[in-house]
Amino acid sequence: MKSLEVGLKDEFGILPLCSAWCPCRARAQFSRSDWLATKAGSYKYAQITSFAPFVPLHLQVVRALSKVAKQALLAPACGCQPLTVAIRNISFSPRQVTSGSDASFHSVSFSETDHPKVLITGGLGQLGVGLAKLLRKRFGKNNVILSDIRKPPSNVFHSGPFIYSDILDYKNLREIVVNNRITWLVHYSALLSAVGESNVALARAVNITGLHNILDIAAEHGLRLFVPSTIGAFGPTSPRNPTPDLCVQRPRTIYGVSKVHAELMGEYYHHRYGLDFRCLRYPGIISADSQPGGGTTDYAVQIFHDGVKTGKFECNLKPDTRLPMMYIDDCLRATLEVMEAPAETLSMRTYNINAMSFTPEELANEVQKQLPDLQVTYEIDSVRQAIADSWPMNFDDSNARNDWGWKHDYDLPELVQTMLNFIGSDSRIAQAN
Ligand SMILES: NC(=O)c1ccc[n+]([C@@H]2O[C@H](COP(=O)([O-])OP(=O)(O)OC[C@H]3O[C@@H](n4cnc5c(N)ncnc54)[C@H](O)[C@@H]3O)[C@@H](O)[C@H]2O)c1
Ligand SMILES: C[C@@H](O)[C@H](N)C(=O)O
Repeated sequence: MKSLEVGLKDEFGILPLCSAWCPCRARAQFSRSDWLATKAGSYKYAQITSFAPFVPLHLQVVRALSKVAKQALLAPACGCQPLTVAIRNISFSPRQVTSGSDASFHSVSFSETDHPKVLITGGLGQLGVGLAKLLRKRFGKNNVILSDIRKPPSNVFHSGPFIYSDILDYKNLREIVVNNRITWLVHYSALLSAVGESNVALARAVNITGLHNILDIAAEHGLRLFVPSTIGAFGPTSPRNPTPDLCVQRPRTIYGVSKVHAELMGEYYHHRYGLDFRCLRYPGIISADSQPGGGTTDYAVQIFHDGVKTGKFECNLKPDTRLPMMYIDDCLRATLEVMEAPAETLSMRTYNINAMSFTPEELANEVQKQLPDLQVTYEIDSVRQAIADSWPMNFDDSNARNDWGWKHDYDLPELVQTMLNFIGSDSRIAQAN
C-alpha cells in the first residue's frame, strides 16, 4: 500500500514528491494559506493513504495534502518509492526535509555550478581560517564564506568573504544559506573539551542546540554537511589502544557527549532523510599560525610557542599521557578529501582519521633535538588529565584509508621541524619589527 506522510509547516513552497534522486523530479506547490491554516498540535504528521487523510486537519490543508498525495501516487510511472516528508509546525523552527536513503542525490545541486559554495561556521577558531584558505585555493575566493560570532582580525577580514553568524540563530543561518546559495556547510562552531567542562550550559547550547539548527538547515536546503567529531567522542570504557570506528562510546565530558550526539544525529538524518552528512573524528590538531580554543591536547601546540619564546615549557598533562595527534595540514586535507569523495566510496558516514600518537615526554624529546636548552616541567591539571586518561591512545583509521584513500603526510619529526620553522621565522620577524 502506498502512503504519504506530510507534516505541518509555517512556510509555503515547493515540495519534492519523488525521492530527490529520482529523474522524474515531481514537485507540488503549496500556498501560504494552506500552511497557515493549520495550527493543530506541536509536532504532527498527517498520514495520507491512497488519498484519504485520516487525521483531522483544516479542510484547506486536507485539500492541499490530497493534491500532493494524488500526484505522489500517480506521477511516478518511474517506480519511485513513496514519499515521506517530515516538517515541524509553526511553533517550532521551520524544518523541511525530504526522504531518501541515498546521499548521492545532493550532488545534483552541485552540478548547477562548477564549484560548491561553502559556508564555514565557527571559522575563526584554530581550524577555520586554514580550511578557508585551502578551500578558496580550490574553489575560488568568493565561493568560501567564513563565519563566526567574533570580530575577525584584519588579515582574515581582507582575505575573503566573512559574515557574522551565530549558530543558535536559526533564521539568520537560513538567510545566509539562502542568500548566498550555499551548497556545502562545514560546521566548526563548538566549545572544546576543557572549556566545555567549565561552562556546561553554554557547551550544551552551542554543541547540541546549535547542531540541531545546522542539521535542519542542511537537510532543508539539500546541503552537503561536514561536522567534525573527535577522539573525545570515546570514553574510559572504549578500547583505547587502538580505538576502532565502531565500539563502545561513553564519553565523560559534555564535549564528548555532544559529539557522539552529532555523529548519531547526522547518521540518522542521512538514513532517514538522505542528508549528505560526512564526519571525521579528528585527533588533537597541532598548528603554528592559529591558537587552540581550550582543549585537552592544547599542550602539544603550546610547547612550541613557549619553547621558542622562553626556552621553558610547563606541561599540564603527565609525561606518559599518550594521545593521537595530527598536523593541521593533514587534518584540513582530509576534510577536503572526504567532502569530495564519491558517495559510493563511503561505507560509513563517520570515520576515525589519524597520523601519529605520542606522549608529552616523547614530544619534548623530539623538540629538544632542535632546541637542546628547552626545559620542560610538569604541573598537572586534574580536569585535563582525567579527560586525557579516558581518551584513545591510538586511533585505528583503517576504514578511512581503505574506503577513500586517507593517508597522512606528517609524522612526529616532520611535525616538529615544520612547527619550529614556522614559529621560529615568525618570532624572528616579530623581533625585527
Ligand atoms: N582543534 C582540535 O584539536 C580539534 C580536534 C577534534 C575536533 N575538533 C573540532 O573541530 C571544530 C573546530 O575546532 P577548533 O579547534 O577550530 O575550535 P575553536 O574552539 O578554536 O573554535 C570554535 C569557534 O566556534 C565559535 N563559536 C562559539 N560559539 C558560537 C556560536 N554560538 N555561533 C557561531 N560560532 C560560535 C568560536 O567563536 C570559535 O571561533 C570543532 O567542532 C572541534 O570540536 C577540533
Ligand atoms: C581533541 C580535540 O577534540 C580538542 N583538541 C580537545 O582537546 O578538546
